[in-house]
Amino acid sequence: MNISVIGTGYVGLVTGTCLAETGNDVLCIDIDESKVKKLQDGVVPIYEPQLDVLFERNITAGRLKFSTSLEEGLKHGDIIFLALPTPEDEDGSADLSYVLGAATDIGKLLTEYKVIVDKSTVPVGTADRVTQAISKETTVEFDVVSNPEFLREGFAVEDFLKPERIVIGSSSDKATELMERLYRPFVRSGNPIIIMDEKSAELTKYAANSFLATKITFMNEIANFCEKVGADVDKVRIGMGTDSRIGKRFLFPGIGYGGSCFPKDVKALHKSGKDNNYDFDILNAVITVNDRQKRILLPRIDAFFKGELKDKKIAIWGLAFKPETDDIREAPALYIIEDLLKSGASVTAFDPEAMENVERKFGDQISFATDMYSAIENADALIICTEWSIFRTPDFNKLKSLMNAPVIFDGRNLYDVEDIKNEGFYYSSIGRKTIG
Ligand SMILES: NC(=O)c1ccc[n+]([C@@H]2O[C@H](COP(=O)([O-])OP(=O)(O)OC[C@H]3O[C@@H](n4cnc5c(N)ncnc54)[C@H](O)[C@@H]3O)[C@@H](O)[C@H]2O)c1
Ligand SMILES: O=c1ccn([C@@H]2O[C@H](COP(=O)(O)OP(=O)(O)O[C@H]3O[C@H](CO)[C@@H](O)[C@H](O)[C@H]3O)[C@@H](O)[C@H]2O)c(=O)[nH]1
Repeated sequence: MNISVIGTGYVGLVTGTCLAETGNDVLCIDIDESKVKKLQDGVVPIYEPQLDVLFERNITAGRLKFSTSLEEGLKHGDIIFLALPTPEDEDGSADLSYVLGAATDIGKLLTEYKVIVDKSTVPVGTADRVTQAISKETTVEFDVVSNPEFLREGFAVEDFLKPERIVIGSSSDKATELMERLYRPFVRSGNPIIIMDEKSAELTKYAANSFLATKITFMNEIANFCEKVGADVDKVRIGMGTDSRIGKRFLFPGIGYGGSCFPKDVKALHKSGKDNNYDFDILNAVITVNDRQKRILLPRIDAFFKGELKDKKIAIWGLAFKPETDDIREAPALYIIEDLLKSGASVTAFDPEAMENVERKFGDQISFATDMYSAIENADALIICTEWSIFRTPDFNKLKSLMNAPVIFDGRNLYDVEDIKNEGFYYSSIGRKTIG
């Protein structure tokens, strides 16, 4: 099939590449000329495991191409995916200007039947608004389908190629049949393609993300309470998670959820509720607790240094909002760095993939190390913000000899509390007893 993808970011590039992998002829469109130039030169502009291999294979096979021209995109694709940003607006709602703007432009360029697929995360009712925006500009026949994306960054290719489910929201048999044909290779394992109406599909995406964010937030509250009463959240987590109704996944406490999706999507669903005279009290609590959790380490660090953080040298391991990505959108590390700088501390950071993006934000206000050990040289404390695998089994003797003092604040609970006690560190983590 001929496919066009409008918007070539994390979702669009993965969607385009994976659809090319199953033999489709894919044209990806982006408004960002420098990004398109890079892609045309064979450079993947983001870090996402496995993506480079598939990207190269499909470019070489001539199935994956890039352009800045929406007109070309509309001519090429039988199915046109919209993988455009839906960032948080000032009032917490999803900013639909990219999606509706593209819909208007598509309406102006439409010359024959196309299926327009909304892959961006959008509030209930957006498929109707996209339909209206296109219809205003043309009388040519078209269908709008809601097809929310559930991939996780860091596992995006794996998730796209082997999805647990595919949700298609459509009231058109013709469009549904085309979409099922396109996705059939991805569900050979028996996972379902779930067909529903557009509104239910749109809400499924927000409900899934908000539920997962709530699950994490609940565990963060349990962790905070564990510290008050002397319980150990790791034990509670395992005790709870073995109940299959609860499940083991997404129970890991930490310094709050971040990323390009959960923070904005929880707020957007909350705002959608308000707009429809429904108060999502539970989401209100999730937002408040998560904001607090992102900043939970600083008062502890401040107390440890007796309010004298000025000129203390603080090392940070991990900047990305989670491992296996270079994405720093809403990364908890950013909030911690801001607070440390306000307190007058000096910060040296290391992350395997995200340092360039953080440098763009903080410039020379912080230093960047070339590896995890040079980051901690002469540090008065180490803060762990992202659970990259390389941080899991460090050489503790090297840490002790390089640091000014053996002090770790661990926002991701990477180490066993008893092990680290034997190593002689001061160690503060989330929901477990503090050592030292
Ligand atoms: N990142 C994820 O893990 C993920 C997962 C599932 C769903 N989503 C949703 O998918 C959507 C896209 O997210 P993303 O992370 O890929 O965003 P992104 O910011 O990485 O990429 C968006 C791309 O769209 C381009 N763009 C903007 N306006 C354009 C226009 N008019 N024409 C062509 N291109 C244009 C930008 O230049 C950018 O390259 C959002 O709604 C997001 O909530 C994201
Ligand atoms: O037990 C856990 C699991 C996750 N997190 C945090 O939650 C955030 C989000 O993690 P994750 O869901 O793995 O990453 P995303 O790539 O943001 O993926 C989410 O957001 C995407 C965009 O909508 C969806 O497509 C995915 O299904 C959904 O998992 C990160 O800050 C994690 O550190 C925790 O704190 N504890």
